[in-house]
Amino acid sequence: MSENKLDSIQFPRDLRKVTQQDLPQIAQELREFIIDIVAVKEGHLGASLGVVELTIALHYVFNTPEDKLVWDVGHQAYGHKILTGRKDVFHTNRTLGGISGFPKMAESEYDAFGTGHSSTAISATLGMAIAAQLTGNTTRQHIAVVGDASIASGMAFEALNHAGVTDTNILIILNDNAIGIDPSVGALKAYFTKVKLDEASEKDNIFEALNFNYTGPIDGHDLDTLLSELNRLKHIKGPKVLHVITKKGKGLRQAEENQVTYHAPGKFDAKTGDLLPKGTEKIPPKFQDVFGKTMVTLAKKNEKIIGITPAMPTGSSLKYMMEAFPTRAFDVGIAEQHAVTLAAGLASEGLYVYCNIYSTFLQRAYDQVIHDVCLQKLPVIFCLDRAGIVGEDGATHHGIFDISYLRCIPNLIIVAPRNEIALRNILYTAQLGLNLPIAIRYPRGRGTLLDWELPFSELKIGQGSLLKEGTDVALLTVGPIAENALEAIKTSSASEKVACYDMQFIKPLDEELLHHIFKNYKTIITIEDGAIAGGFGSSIAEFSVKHQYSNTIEILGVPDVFLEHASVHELQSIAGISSEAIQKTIELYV
Ligand SMILES: Cc1ncc(C[n+]2csc(CCOP(=O)(O)OP(=O)(O)O)c2C)c(N)n1
Ligand SMILES: CC(=O)[C@@H](O)[C@H](O)COP(=O)(O)O
Ligand SMILES: [Mg+2]
Repeated sequence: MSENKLDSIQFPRDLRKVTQQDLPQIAQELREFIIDIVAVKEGHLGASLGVVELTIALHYVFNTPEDKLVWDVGHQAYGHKILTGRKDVFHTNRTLGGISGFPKMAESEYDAFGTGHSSTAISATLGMAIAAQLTGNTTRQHIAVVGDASIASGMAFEALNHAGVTDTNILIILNDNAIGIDPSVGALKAYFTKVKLDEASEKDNIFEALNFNYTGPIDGHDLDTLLSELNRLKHIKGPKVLHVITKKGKGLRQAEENQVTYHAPGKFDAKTGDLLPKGTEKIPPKFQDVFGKTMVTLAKKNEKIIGITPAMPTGSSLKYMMEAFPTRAFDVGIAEQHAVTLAAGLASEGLYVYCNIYSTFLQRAYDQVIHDVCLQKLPVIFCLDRAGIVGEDGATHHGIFDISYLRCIPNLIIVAPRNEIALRNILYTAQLGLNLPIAIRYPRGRGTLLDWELPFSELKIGQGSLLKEGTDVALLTVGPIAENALEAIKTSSASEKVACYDMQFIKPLDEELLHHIFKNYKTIITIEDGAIAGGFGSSIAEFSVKHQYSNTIEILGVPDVFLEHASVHELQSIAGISSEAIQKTIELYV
């Protein structure tokens, strides 16, 4: 057996000492290394497997970290991390205290720019290239690696539009594997397909039309071709695009054949590639499936229902509606801003539009929420999946800011259903006609109920409820974090003194219930799966001030820090909202 060559590589400088003939073996070993660890530790698999050769070629040809290399989204950067000093800690990927699953400037000088959300790489790289010009650095190279789905986003287009009129030293590598998490969509995808089939004439070339020096498409798994093209482009000045064709999941049969599942497959058998078998026991559903299945049920009865997802049909489970009602459910690609204003346009025509966006990605469309939806009182139904702490994806992906950034917008109803039944019922209620926009936030992961597909019942907007009676202390919760609160009460030393209320609506607040609570309990502890600043607890404090109550108020939630990556439970403990942490807070007051 030939010696393992990856063992001797810690940094790109070691890689650059290897002969070109040895690079395919290193590619093979790098793939195996990624597979062995991701099989056990989980994470994003397919994208990193697809760019193994590209990663090696980039670090072989360019003088990183002096030359700047930016990975868009960053979910494909595992090979990059392993070749840039993090091989020995790669097994800590996405775990508490370990390395991040995304490039992160604080983690390595090789991570030229932090990513996680898509379509930022061209802008960031262009910024670096302009800075190089301004400081007289004429030799530095600036490279952005962008996927075919991410380059279709508005922000990437804005950056292309700008870069094309500069003479900056920027190279955009379009990593075209024809898929995002789900298959890529839209006219640009059709154009890329034409280019690959050699059906687009040179004069049609979209990048050349924008003033880029375009090369491609080339085989992104052929190291010799990659090296020769990168070496050639290194000496060409001005903005350039290299279009490489790769296969997502390359090198692991199952990942190539089932690219959607193997985007982030969970645990699998590293030898066979098979997913680990699931237990046969009936378990509660994922919240996303409660949404997806309920949408189908509702859409069958109400023809005015429309569904929208920006590039997350599988993650949001809108795919069920897309399969059942293909003309009424849209994947618009990575285009959160467009998704929101498209929803506004549809709603202005009297349709019931469910716009499903992960909480963290709605940040992209803040102005559209305010200006296009809420200001005009258009009754768009925002379904904010992955609201709250999401776990291993970490700081870029936690959905912890939505309560704060939405609560200040007039006309918007904000609700956090406590469980699967409440989620179903609010989805049902929304299409009865609210005449106002509504944001429904629910977390990543599973609920708690086995039987949740019960007949619908209408929810009263702005109504909370008592979950457990008490005498001295009232816990006020929104969303499924109520489970932690109830568990904490059970284990507390004086559980009879502690009440728990599911406030459910963050806006409008159930003021009648709040007056009752403030008059009957000395201490009020608010608990939310979100940032404290400006959140649900803040709204209770505002209520208290407004009505001149003097009760003690303790606000539990995510403090004013960016929470890193770890399991949800570990992060809840850090934030003080795990059941154990809540119990400790209760003990201070009983
Ligand atoms: C703003 C934003 N929206 C959605 C996502 C979720 N997301 C992560 S990867 C991905 C698909 C990216 O596809 P592509 O750019 O083609 O890269 P590939 O996975 O094929 O390497 C999506 C939609 C995100 N990270 N950022
Ligand atoms: C990289 C990225 O943004 C997505 O792949 C994200 O990690 C998906 O999150 P879920 O696993 O919660 O769908
Ligand atoms: Mg892609």
